[in-house]
Amino acid sequence: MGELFAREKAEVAPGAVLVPGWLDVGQQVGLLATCRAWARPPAGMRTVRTPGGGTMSAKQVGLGWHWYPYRYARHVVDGDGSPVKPFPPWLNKLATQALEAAYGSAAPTETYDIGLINFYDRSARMGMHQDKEEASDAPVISMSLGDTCVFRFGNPHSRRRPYKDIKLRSGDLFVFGGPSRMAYHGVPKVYSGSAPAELELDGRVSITLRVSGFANAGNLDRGLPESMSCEATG
Ligand SMILES: O=C(O)CCC(=O)C(=O)O
Ligand SMILES: [Fe+2]
Repeated sequence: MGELFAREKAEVAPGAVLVPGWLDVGQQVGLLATCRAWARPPAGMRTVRTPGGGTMSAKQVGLGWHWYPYRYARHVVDGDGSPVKPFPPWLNKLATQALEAAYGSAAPTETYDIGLINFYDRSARMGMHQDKEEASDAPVISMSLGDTCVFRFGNPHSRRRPYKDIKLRSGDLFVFGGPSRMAYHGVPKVYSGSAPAELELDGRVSITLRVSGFANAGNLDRGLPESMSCEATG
């Protein structure tokens, strides 16, 4: 759909860059089909339970490492117990392209190895939080598919103001690194029915890519008691 005023690339905060319309509709349709395959069991999309007894309204599936409140594992330890689906090498290439699009020539130094896919129905939200279970300060890369949302991007110190509310639409890329890597962020609203028709999606899907920095990951499955194996904290 044409825009009266083209949305432009913008630095929302130092190190946090929005690249509107980074993925064309064909790429969005392709990525969404892949997300649908990732969502299938085993190690499929699940409802995340928080230690306080609540549930997250956005449903999740992980790639490479399984995130659950508030650490990573190699298996879906809070679900069907299956090994997490692999993080495909082509996603690391996409991460490299995303960093180039956001930051220009800055060459990525680390290999991306975590994918987190969130599905939001019309009433789902995500509260303000930091992505802090990783052991790397490499930028977090996020891509949006489907319905437009309000993405609240704050500061590294508290979940309160100052923050900026930006709209993320299908195909948008948002990267936060450097001084913004630990900024609080959340999704207070999804605009139901706003997805491009080609996606045939009622809701919003986000794909976030991260670097684990778990350099000793190879050791985790060795020499640890069974109850502790396959787990890592950032
Ligand atoms: O859905 C989004 O855009 C944000 C997801 C997010 O913050 C997360 O998975 O940690
Ligand atoms: Fe996050």
